[in-house]
Amino acid sequence: MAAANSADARPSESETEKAIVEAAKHYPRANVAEDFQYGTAGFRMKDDLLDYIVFIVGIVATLRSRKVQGQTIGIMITASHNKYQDNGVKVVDTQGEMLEQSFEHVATQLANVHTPQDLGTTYASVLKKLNIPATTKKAHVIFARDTRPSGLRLVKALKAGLEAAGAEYIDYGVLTTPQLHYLVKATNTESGRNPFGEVSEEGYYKKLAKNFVAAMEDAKPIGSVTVDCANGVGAPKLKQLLKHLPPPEKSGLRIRIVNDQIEKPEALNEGCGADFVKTQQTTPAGFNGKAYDRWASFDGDADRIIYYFNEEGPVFRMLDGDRIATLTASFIGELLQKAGLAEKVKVSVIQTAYANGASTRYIEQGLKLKSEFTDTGVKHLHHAALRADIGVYFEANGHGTVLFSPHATKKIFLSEPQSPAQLEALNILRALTDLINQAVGDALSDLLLTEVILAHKGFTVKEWLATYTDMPSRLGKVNVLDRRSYTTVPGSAERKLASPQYMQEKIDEIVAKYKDGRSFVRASGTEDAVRIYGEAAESFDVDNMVEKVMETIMAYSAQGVAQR
Ligand SMILES: CC(=O)N[C@H]1[C@@H](OP(=O)(O)O)O[C@H](CO)[C@@H](O)[C@@H]1O
Ligand SMILES: [Mg+2]
Repeated sequence: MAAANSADARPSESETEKAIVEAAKHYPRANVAEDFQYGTAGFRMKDDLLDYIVFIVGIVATLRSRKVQGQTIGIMITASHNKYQDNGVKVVDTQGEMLEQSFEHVATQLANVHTPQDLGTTYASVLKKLNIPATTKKAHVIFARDTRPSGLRLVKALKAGLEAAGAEYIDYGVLTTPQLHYLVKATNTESGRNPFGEVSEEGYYKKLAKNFVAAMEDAKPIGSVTVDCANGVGAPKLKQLLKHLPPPEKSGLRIRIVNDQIEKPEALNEGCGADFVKTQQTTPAGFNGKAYDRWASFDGDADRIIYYFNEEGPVFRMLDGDRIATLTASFIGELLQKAGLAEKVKVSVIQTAYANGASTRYIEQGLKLKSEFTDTGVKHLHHAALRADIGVYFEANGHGTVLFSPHATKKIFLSEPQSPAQLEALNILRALTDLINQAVGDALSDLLLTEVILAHKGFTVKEWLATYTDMPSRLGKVNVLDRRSYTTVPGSAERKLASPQYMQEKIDEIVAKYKDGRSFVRASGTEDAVRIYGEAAESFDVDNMVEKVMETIMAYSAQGVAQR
């Protein structure tokens, strides 16, 4: 249930500053030397360090809302696939997208002041720099949290920040991250020409269910799908969604749920969930599938999904974000063809350097579609997808969605069908534009989307896997203290190092020795680590190659650390 506060008219700037200084006294910054940085996942760390951070994020969101004339800004408290002792907080911008970059800097700046007095002066200087007129409308903020036990405590700190900064807010309780994104966009478009959907959790389910039914017309799902919910928020929310879908006897789709123990906080992401399955390349706790049974895993805040199955053996087979992207792009491409729109509306697939090389070749040579690369992190993919007619983007780890441009949407909704076949293709495309959560990658929406496509194509997991053969690949990491000394060449989509000096040459020398070898190194944006990715024609080669690159990094970074 949503609970709103009822703040009166906004006080003066100096009163607000005073209120912030007073409130900050109850939320002292954790006494740690390191700088906090608003990164790709907002702020994320051990939950006991977060009270101050969440408090200031309340202030940042308030400032952002004032900057955009009182439109609603979202705040999500979650640490996604990380351990249950961690937590995090990120800000959702007006159309459900990631926070505007200048405000990321503001968040970082405010997170690193050490006393309430400093916070007061920094707040005042930021206010001036942001050029927010004193007469701006009241700030509006909505927020939610995942199932982590620390979430409730952090909400108190958040409310203190929001109240001190003078925002009006609504607490939506426990939600998936994409549900909060949905609500932000729905709130801000409610009175416009294109409302995104009803402004409620219920409205979210209704929208998905209605469009799932429409997209499933004339299709029959094959078998059932079992969903590992990582013992997180995805479990209760998927159960809610199921109540809105037609029963299995009617739609033919049976969804089984495992790992739904949210009452056991320590079970969250433990031996299960999308991140575990993807990084360990194995089935999750609770797996009881027979050969070729279709399984999917969500992560801890249900914004990622991956599929997988076992062949006889058993041999584990992964159907990750690259697979969902290629499946989706090929389906949309076929529908456009059938609808007579293929010449007018182009599909692009946006990937990161971590996408398997075989998927890229399949997109370009098999599907004859455009592929594009961006830096890691969904905000980069999202921005690139916005430039396409229809932009399909997925990270290999299962986070992604599809964006339909206004041009594509117009063509899909306004085209006059010339035949029953064209009408059918148009109707499916129309349903897809609303079944897909275009605000952000969403495990619930992506689950239904994938099931619709598999049903239409008549694909079992076996046929889906057979569309192309993955290159053997490996992802490793080296924990380092000097990750900032690893920078990449701008425009290389992080596939080439600019520094440390000579490191790229060394990597190139190693890679040249392996057939179809490819390897790149980049600093993680979320951990004190350097990630090493590699692929090669043979799996024994790829292991050997990545080991060698990792040794090079370890030799350099040990030196780097020792020199400090
Ligand atoms: C190789 C990999 O999976 N990297 C992840 C990880 O980023 P790093 O910057 O690599 O730590 O976390 C990001 C946020 O969740 C996600 O967007 C990204 O895909
Ligand atoms: Mg997540």
